[in-house]
Amino acid sequence: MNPASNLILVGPMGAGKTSVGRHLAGLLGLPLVDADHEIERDAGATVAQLFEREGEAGFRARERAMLAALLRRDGLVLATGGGCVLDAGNRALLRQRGFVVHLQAEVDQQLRRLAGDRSRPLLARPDRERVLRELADARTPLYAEVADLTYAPGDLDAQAAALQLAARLAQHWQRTGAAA
Ligand SMILES: Nc1ncnc2c1ncn2[C@@H]1O[C@H](COP(=O)(O)OP(=O)(O)O)[C@@H](O)[C@H]1O
Ligand SMILES: O=C(O)C1=C[C@@H](OP(=O)(O)O)[C@@H](O)[C@H](O)C1
Ligand SMILES: [Mg+2]
Repeated sequence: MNPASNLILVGPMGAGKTSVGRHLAGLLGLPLVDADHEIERDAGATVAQLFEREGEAGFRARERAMLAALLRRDGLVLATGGGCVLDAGNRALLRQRGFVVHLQAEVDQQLRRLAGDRSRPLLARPDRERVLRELADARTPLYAEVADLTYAPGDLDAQAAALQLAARLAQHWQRTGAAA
């Protein structure tokens, strides 16, 4: 079990925060909450529509408010959006309110997994590879700053990755004396 209040997944788009998170939550017997899905439900609009109507700044304000609301709760597996770590207040909150896993992915993997995706507004342009490399340069240090554990699934699918991550978490908590 997760010894911290919440288990929080951070990492770049396409790393598998939502899909690995769902399998992991099943294994841990905890609810999976996806911050983007909650924002969409609350707004009655998709992330892409929010970017179009309110700009990225509008979306980030909603993301900040949603993370603050969700992290008043305990016992969640929380899949965040890849850009939530840009905000220093969010980073502090993630660290305070959960055990944070940085789910890693290579740009090549992201490109493959998100090839048919039209839901991520930051990738709605032809030079996706360049965008992903620039985002990685800017954000990887921020993921590292908040992470309690870093995990790279490599070629494992989302379900196998969740199983391996659950085992790594158990090992980590045993080593650090935090197992519950
Ligand atoms: N380990 C994995 N192996 C293969 N495909 C994956 C893996 N993790 C995620 N995917 C696929 O990549 C896409 C994006 O995954 P998603 O969970 O939405 O990532 P994120 O929430 O980190 O942006 C989905 O189609 C998902 O099925
Ligand atoms: O990296 C980002 O800035 C974003 C990542 C997306 O979530 P995923 O990381 O789940 O794809 C979503 O929050 C939005 O499109 C912005
Ligand atoms: Mg996601």
